[in-house]
Amino acid sequence: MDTTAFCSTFDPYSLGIVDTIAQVLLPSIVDSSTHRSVRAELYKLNLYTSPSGKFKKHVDTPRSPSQFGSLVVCLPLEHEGGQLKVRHEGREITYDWATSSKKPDYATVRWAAFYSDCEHEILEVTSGHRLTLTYNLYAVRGTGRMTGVSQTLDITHLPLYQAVSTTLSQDPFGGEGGTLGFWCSHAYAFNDPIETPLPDTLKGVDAAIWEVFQKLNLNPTVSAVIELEDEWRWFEDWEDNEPSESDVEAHQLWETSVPTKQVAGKAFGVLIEQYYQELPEDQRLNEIFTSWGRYLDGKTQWLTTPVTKSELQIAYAAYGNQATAETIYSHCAIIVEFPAKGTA
Ligand SMILES: O=C(O)CCC(=O)C(=O)O
Ligand SMILES: [Fe+2]
Repeated sequence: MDTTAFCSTFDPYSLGIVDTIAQVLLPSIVDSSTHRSVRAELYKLNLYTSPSGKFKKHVDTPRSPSQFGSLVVCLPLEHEGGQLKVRHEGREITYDWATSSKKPDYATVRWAAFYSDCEHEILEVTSGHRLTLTYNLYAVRGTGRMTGVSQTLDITHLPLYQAVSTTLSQDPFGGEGGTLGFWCSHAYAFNDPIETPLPDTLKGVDAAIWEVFQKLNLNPTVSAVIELEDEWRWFEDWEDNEPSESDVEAHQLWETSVPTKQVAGKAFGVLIEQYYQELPEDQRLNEIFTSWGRYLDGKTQWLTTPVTKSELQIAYAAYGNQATAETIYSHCAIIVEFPAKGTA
């Protein structure tokens, strides 16, 4: 049920729920440049009734790039079943809020908050009614409407800080300089050209890595990165459908003519290109890649592998004897450049 059809005086701010979410899901770091806070916006009222009330597994669609999560509040109403299961990267947590009016803690409100990219589902309600309010959670600047004193986290106390600091003190690039990359482990709606709340909305380990790099004065940047290996894989699938000889040649040329396999964008936003004359594909793509971003150093060291779904990055159409239209996807990554010794 949409918010136009009901009203509620339930206030997650005054109950400290929003404050808790801010501290756990978007912790503030001492001295951080990303002073972020949480705004919760009532989204829907859901009623699940036995015998068949359930919500099959899904991922909530962010309403804007600054939405980082969802809050589910379960109001006290007698029911059984209807467990909420939340999953991320193979881990699963079950929230079982079944209750009965005979229980001493019946009048208790239960809640769960999770990052937007966590898959979740509601199992079948086996008796009674399960009533929930859902809120969209947005990252906002400043202290927001926090009720308590914010607990700040000293990043230098994290084992991650110690590990990264020790590794980097041994100069992984042997004085020659190089690029260090971290593919984000959470998904972000990062490709909006106007609303670009990253790094403020970085989640979990992504936020921790960002803060560690910041603390070590490494000037990290968050970028959309095209992983050209992905494009080759896509092409391999395509080969099953037997592309024409000229398509195969064009792709082979493309593969040998790009200087490296990763291109980092200069700005966020989907790029739409049109070509009216038929340039060879490798030249066309090189032109697009160099105007949209820059090729990353071939020796770039990656700390992770891309796990999140990629976002549409470049769509291009070429007109001519043989019209083509293609799309290229990117992932969100945190990048640090190390200057060569003596040039810093
Ligand atoms: O009612 C719930 O527990 C969750 C509802 C939900 O996942 C949604 O509205 O997207
Ligand atoms: Fe949901």
